[in-house]
Amino acid sequence: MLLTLFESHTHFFLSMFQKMILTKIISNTLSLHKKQLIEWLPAVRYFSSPTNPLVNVDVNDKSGIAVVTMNRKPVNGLSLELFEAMSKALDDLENNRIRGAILTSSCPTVFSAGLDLNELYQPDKKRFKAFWTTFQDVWLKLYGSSFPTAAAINGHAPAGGCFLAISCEYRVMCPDYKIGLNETRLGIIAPIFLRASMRNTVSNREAEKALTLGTLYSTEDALKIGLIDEIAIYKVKAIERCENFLAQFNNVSSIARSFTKRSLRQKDLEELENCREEDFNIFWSNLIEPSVQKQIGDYMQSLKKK
Ligand SMILES: CCCCCCCCCCC/C=C/C(=O)SCCNC(=O)CCNC(=O)[C@H](O)C(C)(C)COP(=O)(O)OP(=O)(O)OC[C@H]1O[C@@H](n2cnc3c(N)ncnc32)[C@H](O)[C@@H]1OP(=O)(O)O
Repeated sequence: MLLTLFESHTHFFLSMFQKMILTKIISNTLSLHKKQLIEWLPAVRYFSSPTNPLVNVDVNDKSGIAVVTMNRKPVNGLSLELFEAMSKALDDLENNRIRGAILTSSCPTVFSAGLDLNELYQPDKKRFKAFWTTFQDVWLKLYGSSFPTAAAINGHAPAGGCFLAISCEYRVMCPDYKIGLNETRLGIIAPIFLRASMRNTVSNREAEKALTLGTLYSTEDALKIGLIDEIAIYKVKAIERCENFLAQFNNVSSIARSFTKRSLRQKDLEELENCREEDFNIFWSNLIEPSVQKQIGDYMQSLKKK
């Protein structure tokens, strides 16, 4: 932009040749000092976010790492309001140049039970559209974040819960819980962005098996297929391991790291960005199928009876 401004303002006064020389000098100076300039910008611009009861953000002043805690009891069902709070928290983190984020849950035995089934059952189109669009936003912001991310999975993480975890770059899970993408077992088809996160985490073959069978893995089995990276006995330990993972980036140029991450994930992000409306339409038309509604209704009943 600087160069464009410079070029437009000097248009009348300088010869083509003079302009070329000056443009080259400015461009060289800028690229030489880009790294220093960016590292000179206040590296610590951490914030205490206005508390949202659904998503608590706690930034450590020293490390610059934010712990983002989902807090929608009893099971962190992903409702429109929870997605809105997450979307806002991710914007705040992005704007405040934090050094990393750890996603976790305040529910003692559940990371997240996935999409709130009340959003899927007998849905109102206007609300569902807002819900789905915010769901897409959260994925685009989390999967495409410029800062590194990790999930401290301190409880069960079925479906949308697993989706949040695999949108992060690293996962530490506590023992004796279940994680996986069980959508097909509910008669619903995993959306493209969820499939992308899964393929980015486990091998293509494991992703295909996991998604088509709708398998929920134990913590130990999840480690075997690479769905998680480590096991930690308690939540506090899981957060500690995530911090250790994020601390490794202290010795890596943040620009080089975030550009590399972005370029590796770019194709997946663009795939959704280019078809958000179509993605909504496909899900909406399938969701309102009477057979799908019946399946979701029966499933909700079975959870309540339990
Ligand atoms: C063909 C295309 C169709 C398009 C459809 C669009 C959708 C696309 C899909 C996108 C991908 C994501 C999908 C999802 O996330 S669907 C949600 C799937 N979630 C699950 O299957 C998990 C269900 N829950 C459980 O298995 C257990 O609750 C859990 C293991 C998480 C915890 O067990 P626990 O014993 O601790 O707790 P309870 O089961 O007693 O539950 C406590 C209360 O919470 C209610 N509950 C649980 N899960 C949900 C949920 N997902 N949504 C809403 N409510 C939930 C449960 O009923 C209990 O309520 P009560 O206290 O009132 O009994």
